[in-house]
Amino acid sequence: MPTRFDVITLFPDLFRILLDQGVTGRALARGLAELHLWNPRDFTHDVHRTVDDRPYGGGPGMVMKVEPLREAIQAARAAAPQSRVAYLSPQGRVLDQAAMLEIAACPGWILLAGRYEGVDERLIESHVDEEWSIGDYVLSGGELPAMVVMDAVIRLLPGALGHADSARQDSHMDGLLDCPHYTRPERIEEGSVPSVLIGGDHAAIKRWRLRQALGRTWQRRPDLLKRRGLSEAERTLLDEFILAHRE
Ligand SMILES: NC(=O)c1ccc(NCc2ccccc2N2CCOCC2)nc1
Repeated sequence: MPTRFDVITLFPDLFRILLDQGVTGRALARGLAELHLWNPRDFTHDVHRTVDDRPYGGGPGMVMKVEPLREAIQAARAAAPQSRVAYLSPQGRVLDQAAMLEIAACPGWILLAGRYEGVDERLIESHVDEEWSIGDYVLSGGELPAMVVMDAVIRLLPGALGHADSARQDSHMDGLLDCPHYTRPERIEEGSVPSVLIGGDHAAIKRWRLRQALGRTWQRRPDLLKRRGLSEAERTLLDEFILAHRE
């Protein structure tokens, strides 16, 4: 059952990025996921195809009107009855990898990408199920956040990535930062590859990678480590890392 994304956007062409190449392009081409685009301008009924208007109470910029968005959402819901509606905005719940896993578990999402100063609050109150943010910063529109969510989610779909394991080993999977990566040549002016990775001791390599992931998380994102907690074995590996990096 593919995961279906219906995006409501004034700039559907921006989404070619997802369709044209990479993991998302292949997943969409293979039907692991579906992308449907709805332009609120196609749901206007005036000669000027008006989708925005001045804000009540004055102030700069424009606000997206309810009616075109309501009709676009209703059309998307008719085409995707199992989907929930999510609005990308700086006021939303900030998403992390755990949130992406939750989102990936649902059959489909109708993503509302706002422009201008945002959307008339009555649309949000009446037609939006969830409000999401990709981080505490302001962008010109909700399209990039929508693409960020779709990219993160599509990678989690079974079969989307070549080697099933690579999704699980993604950084921020099981709550740790990623270990370092190396490729050929083994020796270059920038340095040499850690010898454990050259040998064939796969148990030692697995331990080294986990030790690095734990150590880097401890060094760079202690907040993630605190939230995650450690097993006895992981505690030992982290102590080894700290001992080796003490000076
Ligand atoms: N962090 C995020 O997920 C994120 C999402 C969207 C977004 N912008 C579109 C937008 C959407 C809703 C409300 C306001 C706005 N903005 C419109 C332009 O003006 C600023 C406010 N920015 C950041």
